[in-house]
Formats: sequence, structure tokens, C-alpha cells
Amino acid sequence: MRIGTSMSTKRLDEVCVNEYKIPLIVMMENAILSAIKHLDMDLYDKYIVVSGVGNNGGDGLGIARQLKARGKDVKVFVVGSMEKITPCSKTNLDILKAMNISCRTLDIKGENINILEELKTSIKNSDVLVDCIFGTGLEREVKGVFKDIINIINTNKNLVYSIDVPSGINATTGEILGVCIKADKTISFEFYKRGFLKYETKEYIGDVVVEHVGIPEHIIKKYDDNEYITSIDFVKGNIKSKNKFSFKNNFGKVTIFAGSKGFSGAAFIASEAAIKSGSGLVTLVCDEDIQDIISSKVSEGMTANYKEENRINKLIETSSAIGFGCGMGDNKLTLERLEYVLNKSNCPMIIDADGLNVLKNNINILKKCENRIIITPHLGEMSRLTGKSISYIKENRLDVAKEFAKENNIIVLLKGYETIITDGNILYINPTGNSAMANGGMGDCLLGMITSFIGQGLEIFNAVVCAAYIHGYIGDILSKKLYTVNATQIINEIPSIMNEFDIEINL
Ligand SMILES: NC(=O)C1=CN([C@@H]2O[C@H](COP(=O)(O)OP(=O)(O)OC[C@H]3O[C@@H](n4cnc5c(N)ncnc54)[C@H](OP(=O)(O)O)[C@@H]3O)[C@@H](O)[C@H]2O)[C@H](O)CC1
Ligand SMILES: [K+]
Repeated sequence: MRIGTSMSTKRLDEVCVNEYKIPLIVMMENAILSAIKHLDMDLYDKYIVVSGVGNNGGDGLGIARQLKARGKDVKVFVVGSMEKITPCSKTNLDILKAMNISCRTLDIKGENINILEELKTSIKNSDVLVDCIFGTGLEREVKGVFKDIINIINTNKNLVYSIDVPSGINATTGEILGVCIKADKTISFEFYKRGFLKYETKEYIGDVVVEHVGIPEHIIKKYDDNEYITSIDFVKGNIKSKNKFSFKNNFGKVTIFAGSKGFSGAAFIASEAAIKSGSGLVTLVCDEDIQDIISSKVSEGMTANYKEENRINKLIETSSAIGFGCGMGDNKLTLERLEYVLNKSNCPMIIDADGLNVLKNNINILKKCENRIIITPHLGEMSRLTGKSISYIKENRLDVAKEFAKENNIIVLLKGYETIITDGNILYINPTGNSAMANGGMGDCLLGMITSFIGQGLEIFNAVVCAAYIHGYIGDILSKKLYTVNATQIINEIPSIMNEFDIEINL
């Protein structure tokens, strides 16, 4: 699913109208017809449409007409200055008038008390209110009669369905411009609006569906912002399929540097996740004093310790991907080891946990490894790496991740609710995962999965996107029956879920 801003909508509309000669009223009618599919007409009969005078309002007026045409009871309120009504909204208003559908008008300068009372009563007597006051055209504070109406809708509400965006939100930034409709459902057009990704907007947007307005795919592709929400089809289309002619060399050889005394679990989880994700060969490099414990647990993997220099060099040279950092300790030795592996390797390298901690103030060591480094920080690690506060990163996580990836020529996977994956140009938001997974070992598991997918030969960026998706997808399935979901439970489910996806793509 594409992510877009107010600017993306405006730009696309202009291109469609000016270059492709698609009249705006045609796109508006498409928007109207796609929106009414989500108005639950099989459940409800009484609707109120509250429209502004921009094109979002025009959508509302057309929706009112289509509802009426389907035998529904519809009341329409139009708010705003009639001198400003857009041509498409005017056309839809004229049709309503010609059809004798009554529209109550709230002028911004006039005395509206009676009409506001009427609105309250109508809300009480209706099933659903369709909110079309503002869409992507709202960028400044909501005041006066607009504010009064939104407050009335929020306090007298039954069901509220917002068209394109809940009125009151800045579609690009997610800022609430003074007051905002609290929607039960938002029916948005073409793009999942970037502003909806801001955590604070969740209480306003309700369930979001994204519908098309009939813009040809190649036009959208040409003008989109390279920002997406990962879809299950993207993942199914990218994972490596097993067939009867495959053998272990086809599925990569990966090395994982992880673990230290007291942190053998991290090394175990990362290696086991790589094994279960389908790697042909997995070798764990760890301290000698934990090697035996791990060897006894990771029966399908190999282990090596740091004293075996020749063997380690060979592993680094021949690996198709290297994972580095889980449970290694935030110390000088880890930094030296990181530098050593970075210098000796040529393959993609995924750095997490203590690998990231030692990068703080040393980020320059990544500079010579262009385009093959993936870092997987959580907010705290990102804050240490960038020097920016956690709250700032939270507020601006898309842009912070993008800028950091671009500056350092790396892929950043920024963990959290709706994990971000970006190379500075393309950005994916991961929609899977949940709070039952917020416990130790999850990051180690993800590192193992990413290392494995890259090692198997998936395109690097896509491998990271797929690993994040499948990791959270399994967590979502397990959390339906488990209060907490642990990394080992995720690991155990990886083969069956991968198989499910693989079978579907081979059908
Ligand atoms: N391609 C598509 O996705 C299509 C989407 N459509 C719909 O069109 C809207 C965008 O329509 P637009 O006319 O650009 O903007 P809005 O309707 O959202 O808002 C503009 C009107 O709102 C007034 N306004 C703005 N801010 C305020 C405010 N704070 N207080 C009062 N009034 C405000 C603005 O007045 P100005 O004084 O600023 O001129 C306008 O009157 C999109 O969201 C979709 O719903 C199309 O249907 C088809 C293609
Ligand atoms: K709206």
C-alpha cells in the first residue's frame, strides 16, 4: 500500500487533469463510488453527510446522492463560504438541489444556532455520519463554526465515517489542527496518508481502508513518494522458493558473531532463527567459554571461537551474509572485532545491539562499506547513534531513519510499533507485530532472520522488509492465544509459515 501526503494527492490530481485529460469530476465520482462500498449500507438506513466547500465536501455531496439513489434516508449539511465552493462540489450540490434533496447551509459569517441544534437532533436520529468537511486541503487551525461542528459531532456521535481523512488532521504531518473528528472508520483515497503514521493520530483515524479513484497505475508509480506499507503479497513474491532440485548450497552460508559470558541466549536465538529461516549453513562465532553450551543447543549449526583465526577469516571471506552484535558486550573488544569483520568482509552485514552500541561516535567506520550494511536499532540505540532525543526520533521517525540511511549509505531498520525500513530513498512501514512480542531476544531473532534471508540471495533491501514482516506476522498469530510471545516460539513457527507462503506462490 502506498503512503502519500497532501502534496502527493495534489500533484497526482494536476497530472491527471493536465497531462492525461482526466476530468476531476470523473475522479471524484470514482472516489464517491469506491467510498460508498464501505458505508455498511446493508446494516444502516439513516445517514447524515456533513460537507465542506472544497473537493472533500464535493465527495460528500456525491455520496449523499448515491445513498439517496439506493433508497437511504439522507440529511445534508454544508459548511463554509459559498463563494469558495469548488466547481466539482458546485456540480454535485446542483444535482442534489435538482433531486430535491434538502441541504442545510451553515455560513461562516451567519447566525447558525438553529442549524447547529438541527444537526444535533439529526445526529441523534441517524445511524451514520459521513464526515467530508476537510480532506487533504486542510493545513491551518480549525476555528469558528467549523470547530463548533466538529465538537458537536464528537460529543453527539454515533458512528462516524470520515472520507479521505478525519476532518481536522493535517494529512501530511498528522498534526491535529485544534480539533479533529474522531472517526470509527476512515475511507482514504489512493494513499495511506503519511500523517496517519504519527502515533497520536490513532485515536482519530479508526479503521483505515484505502480505495482507488481510477488513476492509472503507471501514473501513480511515476509520481509516488517511494513510501509504502508492506503487503503480504510483496513478501510472498520475494521469499525464496524451495523446489525439489534445491540443495543446501542454494540457500547460502551465513556467519553470526554473537554472545559472550552470561549472554549465550542471544547467540543461540540469532543462530537458531537463521537456521529455521532456511539458511543452508549457519556458523556462530562466539567466545570460547560459551562455545560448548551453544554447540549443545544449536545442533544444526556449527560454532567457532575467536582463537580460531584462520577459520574465522575463511568464514568471513566465504559467507553470503554476516550478522553481528547480539549479546557481545558494549566494549572495546567488540569494536575491534566489528572493525576487523568490516574490513575483511565483502558481503552484506547486519549489525544489531552491542554492534550498534560500539558504533556510537564511530559511525565513520561504516563509510567504506557502501551499500552493504544494515543496522537494526531500537529507539534507544537510534538515539545514541544519531545524538537525537528519543522523543524527537519518535515524532519524526520516518525522516530521521531516512536521513541517517542516506547520510551513511546504509539500510536502517528502526524498530518499534510500525517498524521502518529505509535505504534513504525507499521506505517501507511494517504493519505486523504487537506488544506481546516486547521482550528480550526478539531483536536477536530478527537479526538471525534478516541474515538468513540475505544469505539466501534475496535482494538486500527486500530481505530486510520480508524478515520484519514475517517476524511480526508470526507474533500476531501467536498472540491470539498467548499472553506473551517469546523469540523461541517465533523461531519454532518460522518453517511452517514460510512453507505456507511458499506453497501459495507455487500454486
Ligand atoms: N486524487 C484524489 O485522491 C482525489 C481526491 N479528492 C478529494 O479532494 C480532497 C481535496 O480537496 P481540496 O479541495 O484540495 O481540499 P479540501 O476539500 O480538503 O479543503 C479545502 C477547503 O477547505 C477550506 N479550508 C482549509 N483549511 C481551513 C480551515 N482551517 N478553516 C476553514 N476552512 C478551511 C479551504 O478554504 P481556503 O480558504 O483555504 O481556500 C477550502 O475551501 C481530498 O481530500 C479528497 O477527498 C477528489 O474527490 C478527487 C481526486
Ligand atoms: K474528511
